[in-house]
Amino acid sequence: MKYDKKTAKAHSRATMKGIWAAALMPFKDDLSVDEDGFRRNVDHWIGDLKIDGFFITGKQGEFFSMSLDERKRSFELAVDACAGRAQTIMSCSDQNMDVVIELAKHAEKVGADYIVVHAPVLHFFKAQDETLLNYYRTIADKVDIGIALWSHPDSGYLMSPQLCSQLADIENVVAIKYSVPRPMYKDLTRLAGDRILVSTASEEEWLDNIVELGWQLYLCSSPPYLIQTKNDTRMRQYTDLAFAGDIDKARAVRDSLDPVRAALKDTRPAEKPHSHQKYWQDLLGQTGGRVRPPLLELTEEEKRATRVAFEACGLKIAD
Ligand SMILES: N[C@@H](CC=O)C(=O)O
Repeated sequence: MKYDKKTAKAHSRATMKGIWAAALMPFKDDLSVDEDGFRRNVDHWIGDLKIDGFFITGKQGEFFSMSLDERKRSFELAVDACAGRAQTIMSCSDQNMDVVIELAKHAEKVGADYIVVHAPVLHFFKAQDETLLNYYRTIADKVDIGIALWSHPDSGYLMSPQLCSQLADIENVVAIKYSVPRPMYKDLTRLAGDRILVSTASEEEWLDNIVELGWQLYLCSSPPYLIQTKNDTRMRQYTDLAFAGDIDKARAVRDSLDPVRAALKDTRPAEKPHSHQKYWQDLLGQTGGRVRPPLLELTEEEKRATRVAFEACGLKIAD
């Protein structure tokens, strides 16, 4: 690690910037991890798309269908593939806190930049805040690496801005992906923006969050590599324009991506986000690959509809 526990917050503020994407994990036909495909994707994502950092083996990366050994191996693979050209944030989320801690220690050992720990599913509705404070404090106590929180509806509840502000006091809690309605993340930015980097999932809101909330970091999911190509880096462009203060131009570039967003959204079966995104990757020339059961693959008809929308969406593929 390039920092210690005491300097984790300062280090993250100085270096955790720009566009971070959540890597999908490609699986081969026999459902083993496609390490070569993953490396090719990472090379393209960094070299051509200039993505600044990656979530590894999180929800997008299908952590829930990977063994502990595979998850550990994926951290090593990601550090090696990024080779210092982009930063890594390893997903250590699990319902079992011992597993979270074991993964966190492994991430630290193999040279990850940060870890993310999702808010867990709680099987009761009493003293939730106290439980979550205890949960994150216990994990943070065991490692020095900077921790990002992720609160999102899958947990069955959303952490309140007041709770997140308390969690922001933990020495090595450095960031949060706060997948909540805008008023909530605006509140948290006001309450704790000096102690924690606040971000949210929505790509549509990213530009406004730079301009209106002064955000420096976008903890995204897959859009950075699904709505951009080597010859069409409009997301990177509008981000850089906004950081440079050229807001009108940034808005025009952002809005020009609306047909691409619509093509992706309108063809995605609600129950098949992973296989749909992986098929879109295949269309882009990246390595998408299979999903692991119980996730569902696209039908031939769903693929056809996606292909038609992809070809008409205006994303520039060739030189
Ligand atoms: N979208 C990410 C968010 C982080 O934890 C993921 O795929 O897990």
